[in-house]
Amino acid sequence: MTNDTWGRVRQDLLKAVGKNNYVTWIEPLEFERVDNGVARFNVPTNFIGNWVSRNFGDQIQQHLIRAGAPVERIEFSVPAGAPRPMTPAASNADSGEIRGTTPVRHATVKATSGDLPGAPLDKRFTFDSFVVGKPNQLAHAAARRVAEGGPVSFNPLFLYGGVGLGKTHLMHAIAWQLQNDRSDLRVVYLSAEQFMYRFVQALRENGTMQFKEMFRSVDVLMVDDVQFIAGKDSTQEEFFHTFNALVDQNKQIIISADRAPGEIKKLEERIASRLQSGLVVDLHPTDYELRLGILQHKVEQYRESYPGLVIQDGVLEFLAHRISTNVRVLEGALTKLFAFGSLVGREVTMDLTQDCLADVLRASDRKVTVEEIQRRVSEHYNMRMSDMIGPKRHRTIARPRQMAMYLSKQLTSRSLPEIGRRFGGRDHTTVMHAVKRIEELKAVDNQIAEDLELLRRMLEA
Ligand SMILES: Nc1ncnc2c1ncn2[C@@H]1O[C@H](COP(=O)(O)OP(=O)(O)OP(=O)(O)O)[C@@H](O)[C@H]1O
Repeated sequence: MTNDTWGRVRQDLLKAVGKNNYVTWIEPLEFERVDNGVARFNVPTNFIGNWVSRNFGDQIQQHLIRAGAPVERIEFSVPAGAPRPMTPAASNADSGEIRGTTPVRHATVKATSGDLPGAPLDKRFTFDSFVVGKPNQLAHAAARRVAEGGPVSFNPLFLYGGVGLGKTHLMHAIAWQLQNDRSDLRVVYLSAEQFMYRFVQALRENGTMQFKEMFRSVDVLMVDDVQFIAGKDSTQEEFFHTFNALVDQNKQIIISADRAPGEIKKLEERIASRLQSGLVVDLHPTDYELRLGILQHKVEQYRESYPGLVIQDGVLEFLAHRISTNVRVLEGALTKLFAFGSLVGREVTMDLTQDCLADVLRASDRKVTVEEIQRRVSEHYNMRMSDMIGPKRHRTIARPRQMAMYLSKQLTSRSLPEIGRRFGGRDHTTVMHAVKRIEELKAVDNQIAEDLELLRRMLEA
């Protein structure tokens, strides 16, 4: 095979994979040679090699064969001595010097910790003040592992969950602990919005090279609320390159978002895939026990500021029951209650709570979760909760499962893919089919219509 053949194959691949993929993945490949049926390519980084191999390997091979090069296998390797992506050289990392590659290969910039682009950390957001319960235990365990600063075992750590469930708190906690225990590490935390702001500023001031070097020199990068960059093309592009450069250097990345990578609209496919390549953990909506735990923890903290304030038994339980899953709202309610109680100099009774928090209580009238629906429906039809998410297809199980899917669509704001995932990782088309089927049955089968109505009333009670 000659370079000409590869030139023709590249043209075919451009048509087959589209311009975006082509520019990112195919263009950087440098054809080396074919020996013993193995086509060898040089790639600038291992990450690109692995990615291309996994996602485009078969296509490239087929096109090569079609172009008359009977290759049996393709191999990608980073040539020895190739310029590495900008890496803080171990020997001069301490001095703050960074070696770059290509146009500015020999440039050095100062990037002492004072220059690092991070946002300040909130003192209150530590592991000590984070209350662990079932809904967040996985996220907490993963965050703890990353905070140990040991060898990178999953990259990135992607934390996602609804508003006010503790994503920022966990990221700050990781940063605090790393700063404490591993002061040699350059840890940067910032929101995706700040990342964009920094980038735009660099563009405006002709400082993109410095921007790149600064971000590529960190040891641990945390980007909060990454959904913000969706639809912002050049920021996404830059984020993607920063991300790849850091992963290639085996530097830890931690990302948070309000939803799973695949569900962030207008986020480029290649970025979404990259974000899913490490460990993706979901902070579930808080449950009653966790809310109560958080309230008790907060009360302990407030004791210092409000000595002598008495809270009647049952008040915390009442709040944990009645206030929505968002911890920020829960904390706000408690703060208001303490402030009010100490102002009027009275014990915090149930009456005072209801008066003082009437608006909050009204606003957070309980929202139904998919799990509650599954539990209620299982109880109603006398089946095991595990069968809701299990593979059994017998009508006595499949029908209630479809009803639970239907109710989840009606009573929660979860999307079809999210519902599918909560039913044992089923596809969204399965949920769509269930919803349609139950709608049809409801119109002709009185028993089903009545059951659904009863379940709905119980769930919304
Ligand atoms: N498990 C927890 N234990 C103690 N406090 C918590 C817990 N979860 C959340 N909080 C508190 O709730 C508030 C909101 O949390 P945080 O800002 O981390 O939420 P978030 O998930 O980042 O939300 P957003 O999407 O709005 O940014 C913070 O004050 C945080 O300390």
